[in-house]
Amino acid sequence: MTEAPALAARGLTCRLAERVLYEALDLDLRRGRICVVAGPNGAGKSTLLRTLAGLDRPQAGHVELLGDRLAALSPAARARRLAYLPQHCPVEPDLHVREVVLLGRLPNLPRFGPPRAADADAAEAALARLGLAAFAERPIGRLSGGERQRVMLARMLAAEAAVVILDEPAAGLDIGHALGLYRHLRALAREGVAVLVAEHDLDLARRHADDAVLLAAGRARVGACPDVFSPQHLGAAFGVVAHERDGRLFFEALPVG
Ligand SMILES: Nc1ncnc2c1ncn2[C@@H]1O[C@H](COP(=O)(O)OP(=O)(O)OP(=O)(O)O)[C@@H](O)[C@H]1O
Repeated sequence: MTEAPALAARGLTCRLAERVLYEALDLDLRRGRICVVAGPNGAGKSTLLRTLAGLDRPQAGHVELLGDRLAALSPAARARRLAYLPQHCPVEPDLHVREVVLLGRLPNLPRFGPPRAADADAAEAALARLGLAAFAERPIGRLSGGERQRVMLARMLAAEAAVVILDEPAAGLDIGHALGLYRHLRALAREGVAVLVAEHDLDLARRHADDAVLLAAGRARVGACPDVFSPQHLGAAFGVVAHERDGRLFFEALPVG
């Protein structure tokens, strides 16, 4: 029997005043798998991720998280099950890296209670896993963009959530750190986490996704990565000519006229 999805979206619809972003979208995020969302600028990737994370209410349809309606969960209960890393995540620049990572434990703390030994241990484990132990006492405002992004990933790991949703986490990372990021996401998936990522780099997306969502012009394609991110579908979605050679994608502008 197939295991129930960790997160299931049914019939999600988002209409703006002048256009539809997606309509009647069904999506299952499964433990152990990485699902990548791609699509042109403004297609609705962040909007979809925010809705799946429970931050925006869907105009139609619903989301279930570990068997419960997302809309019925309190913010703390939701955050214990699902960790969300937005594209831009403001943090008080004077906070030390260790303090920022410990913030990932907030949903797990007793109300108004201080962190317990288990919370400190989870934060230390996340710091070590991301190779950040040497940065632990540094103010986050003094780190490079790539180092800061690793701290935000560590904060997400510290939450120990069953579902993680990341909005363009590789943006601004060099190729080594981008590949490192996906290595961490794959390790999380192997531990049984369901991972959803919005990604602009289509080669990275194709290399690391098990499942895929392609949003474009009000239409959502959902399915296995090789089917959804085919050169034909990507070319149509982005308005370009796409070729695949030796497993790599090449893009050209459409001929004029
Ligand atoms: N609250 C809102 N009210 C009206 N329009 C909105 C609102 N939020 C987002 N939009 C519009 O919805 C569309 C989708 O935005 P979204 O940020 O989801 O796209 P995206 O695919 O993540 O884009 P990008 O790749 O540029 O980050 C955009 O045209 C945006 O202007």
